[in-house]
Amino acid sequence: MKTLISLQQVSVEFNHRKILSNISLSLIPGKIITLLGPNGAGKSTLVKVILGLQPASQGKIIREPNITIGYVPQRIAFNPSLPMTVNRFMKLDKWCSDEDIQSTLELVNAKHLLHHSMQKLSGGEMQRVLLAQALQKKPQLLVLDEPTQGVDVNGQVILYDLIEQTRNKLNCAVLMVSHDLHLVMAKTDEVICLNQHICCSGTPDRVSNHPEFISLFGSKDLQQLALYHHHHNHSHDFKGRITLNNFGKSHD
Ligand SMILES: Nc1ncnc2c1ncn2[C@@H]1O[C@H](COP(=O)(O)OP(=O)(O)OP(=O)(O)O)[C@@H](O)[C@H]1O
Repeated sequence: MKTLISLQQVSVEFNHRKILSNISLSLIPGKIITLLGPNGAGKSTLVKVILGLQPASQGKIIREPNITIGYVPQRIAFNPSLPMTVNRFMKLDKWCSDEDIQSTLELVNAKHLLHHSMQKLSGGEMQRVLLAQALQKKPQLLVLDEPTQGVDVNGQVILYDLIEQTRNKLNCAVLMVSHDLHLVMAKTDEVICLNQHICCSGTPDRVSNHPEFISLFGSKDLQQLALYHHHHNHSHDFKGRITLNNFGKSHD
């Protein structure tokens, strides 16, 4: 199967501080990958590298030429003094016919929001419209950075269902950053646990049986996952270098 984007041993440094180290991954049509990791783990930086917005300090990035990428940001701020309807927002990126817009909004159950003001949408409605906008250009790769921020649990289930349906319909590759582990596990093909480097990765089954993963999530209330602390057999010093504790082997 063709790989849309592949990262080979990619590292990123800011001011001589390593933020990402030795990251290798492949984005493949039809496959959903979820990035998990604590605050500051480098998830957004990795997304920027994949989107081509952040150059790597080391390593290799191979992209299929001219791939179409749809991006759903965590949130988007609208100037309250410049009212904008969903219809106008959908036309910002690329001209589309009214029929196209309506059918894309229908895909995410948001057709009824067409003439609503962007500023007045609820969290869940906003995320569905952002998803619709990203889908407008029929992306080969859909990247979502915490797509369920500010969305209640029912809305989260609906959004993850929509993302899965979109993958099934477009056969696009999907990369999401998420903290909603319990919901995401059922909807993802591969989980990558990131903390500057890849701590563990694989199918949800494999990762959920991984000792590091169990020590991370097993004893915690799943509702508290957004606040989780990452426990490892190693630590990171202030420059992001890995230091071993008693039992650890380096994953660098
Ligand atoms: N342009 C930059 N210059 C310097 N440091 C940066 C820059 N961008 C990010 N960082 C640092 O890199 C580290 C990783 O940031 P990043 O936003 O990628 O983490 P994250 O996993 O997405 O975090 P969160 O879950 O809190 O959103 C942080 O310590 C951040 O301060």
